[in-house]
Amino acid sequence: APPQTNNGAQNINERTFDYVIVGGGLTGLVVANRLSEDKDRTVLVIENGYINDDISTQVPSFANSINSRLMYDIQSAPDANTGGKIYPVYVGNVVGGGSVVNGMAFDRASAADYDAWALLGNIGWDWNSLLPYFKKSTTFTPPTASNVQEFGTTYDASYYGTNGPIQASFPNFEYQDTKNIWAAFKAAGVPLPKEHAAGTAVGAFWIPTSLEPKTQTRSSAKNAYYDPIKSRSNLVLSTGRKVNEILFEESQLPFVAPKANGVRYVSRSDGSTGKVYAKREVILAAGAVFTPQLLQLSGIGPRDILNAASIKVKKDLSSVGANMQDHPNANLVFDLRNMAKVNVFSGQDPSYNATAWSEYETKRTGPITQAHGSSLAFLSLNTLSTKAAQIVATLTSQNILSYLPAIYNRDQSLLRGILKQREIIAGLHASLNAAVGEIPMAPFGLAINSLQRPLSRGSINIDPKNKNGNPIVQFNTFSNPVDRQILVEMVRWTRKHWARKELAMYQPVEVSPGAQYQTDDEIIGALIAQKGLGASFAHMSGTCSMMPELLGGCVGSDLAVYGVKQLSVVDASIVPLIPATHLQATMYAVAEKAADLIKARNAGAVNTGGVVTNAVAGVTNAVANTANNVVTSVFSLFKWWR
Ligand SMILES: Cc1cc2nc3c(=O)[nH]c(=O)nc-3n(C[C@H](O)[C@H](O)[C@H](O)COP(=O)(O)OP(=O)(O)OC[C@H]3O[C@@H](n4cnc5c(N)ncnc54)[C@H](O)[C@@H]3O)c2cc1C
Repeated sequence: APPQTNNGAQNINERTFDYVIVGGGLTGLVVANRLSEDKDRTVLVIENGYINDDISTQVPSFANSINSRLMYDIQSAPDANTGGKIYPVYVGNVVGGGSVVNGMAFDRASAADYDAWALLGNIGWDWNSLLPYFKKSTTFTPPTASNVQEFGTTYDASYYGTNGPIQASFPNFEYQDTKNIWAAFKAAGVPLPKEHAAGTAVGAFWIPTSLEPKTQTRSSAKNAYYDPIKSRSNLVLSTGRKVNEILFEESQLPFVAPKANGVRYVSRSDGSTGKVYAKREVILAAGAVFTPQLLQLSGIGPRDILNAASIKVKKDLSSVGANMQDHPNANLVFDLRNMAKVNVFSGQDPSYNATAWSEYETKRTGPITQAHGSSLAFLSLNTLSTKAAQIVATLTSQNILSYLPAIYNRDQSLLRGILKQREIIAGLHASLNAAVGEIPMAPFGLAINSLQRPLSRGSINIDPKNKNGNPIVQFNTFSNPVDRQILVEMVRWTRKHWARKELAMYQPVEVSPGAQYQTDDEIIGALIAQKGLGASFAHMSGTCSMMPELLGGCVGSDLAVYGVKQLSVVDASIVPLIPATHLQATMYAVAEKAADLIKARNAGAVNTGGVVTNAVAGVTNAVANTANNVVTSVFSLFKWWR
């Protein structure tokens, strides 16, 4: 009989479902919702965290701080290129995952960023194919007329959905100083797209927040994708349980791939373990940090890493844990005078703080409705630097291998993949249609410069000394000198921005790193010394990349893991080339598309053979791929052999 309740503590041991989803974070809950729309399919989600609906996850202004209570306690390994520093690794540990603890910025990258995924051989993963899923996941509410009139907010609702689960709307408040920041960006001559979500996210633009417009509270995968359907009798969410191994049915015959048929988990409350089985697919949605760990724990990963941890190799796959990307950043600080009466620091005054809370509680207006604000700038390299052509020339001619982790020297597929990525990155860096750096248009003195398309690659691997503990997260930030150079160019652009006459009324003084630091080395050195560099924007991705296996991919465009059967990945691990945007809106679209792919291939009776279905999918893909180049489609067909 189908499960009757969604009580997180219920007994799931030894039960069988059609689908077992590992991780009830952002993508896991989207996929669970869509797969359980079919009453004939049973779905289990196993999530390490618990349900949390407290105020800390609801109120937008709280999204400005790290909600460490609901996050994993995990740090990176030290990074040589950033002064041997250890960085926090931000991952939500709660039902809804990152969508419950994130900063609520809800934006997309430019069309070119997503088209780059298709150029890497991923059929059906270009801007035009993703746009319907961006729409399907959202309901858009325009800013109020008074907001438009006073701040000049622009938008085009036709690029959003009208009845999708996630609410994309605007806070009922903007800081007055925002107008001056906008004036400075406009005067600098940057592009001003009316709607960034049209695939035109280059320049200065307005973005919505993942925000319920009526209540002015967070819209998350938990309250938008799970709560409304949690009573479905074919869906079970099991919380407080950590999956530590994927189970496989191994064939006695040679050359027949192992078939994933369940998972083993351990309960956080009493340490008890259990097993649960999947008839159709095990779907990994544990996020870009824990999905590669789980794959490696289960025997899918780089042979050397598995051997060192005494794990039997089921599939030697170097891409598991490689190609890790994030948005590293420099955080400059300017001391400003004459800010408007109500500003970001006003809450430090207890009396104003009380007024603001009372306004929020009674009218749902005022600064408490605001998370990170609604104005972002994503600038092209040509806008940010006069050295753009020289930087692109350097990156195309450099010996990229000398800046990559050792595994790229040993694995020809990874090497081919990064060379293909470099070719694409060079094109995007040279283009006016893709951004290379983000500068959030903050109406106060924190000036963040975030690199959007690094060439450096990090890694995530199990710790051979404690394989079930936290994985080793190595960001390798700025291992490639081109990344470092672009970041320094951004710092210089930011200095010019704060020196503009439109901002002169604030009499800005650069406090960090300090105007006395001028050369590249001085700027980076001072930022390191002053703890002004960050390795992560909590946008970890790429650790089980979607690419042809011969380009160092981990899953194909059907999101199925190479070399095994009935195992797919739907989370941020699959992002092959990090887009120039905050990640959540993209991950909602990816998960919506993933659910459609999984539904379609499981429309019939349970597939016992596997190979035939895969071959048919391969042919369909190849036909759909006429627009792509031949080499790409040939690569995709190698999935037949998985
Ligand atoms: C602090 C923070 C701020 C952010 N700010 C923004 C922002 O402002 N805008 C934006 O667009 N994006 C933002 N992001 C990024 C965005 O939220 C993530 O990209 C997104 O959540 C990734 O979705 P996911 O499904 O891949 O992983 P997650 O949402 O992280 O979900 C993974 C889930 O798997 C669970 N899990 C992991 N391992 C196991 C296991 N072994 N067994 C069972 N469960 C497991 C985790 O507990 C988690 O719930 C932010 C993220 C964070 C953490």
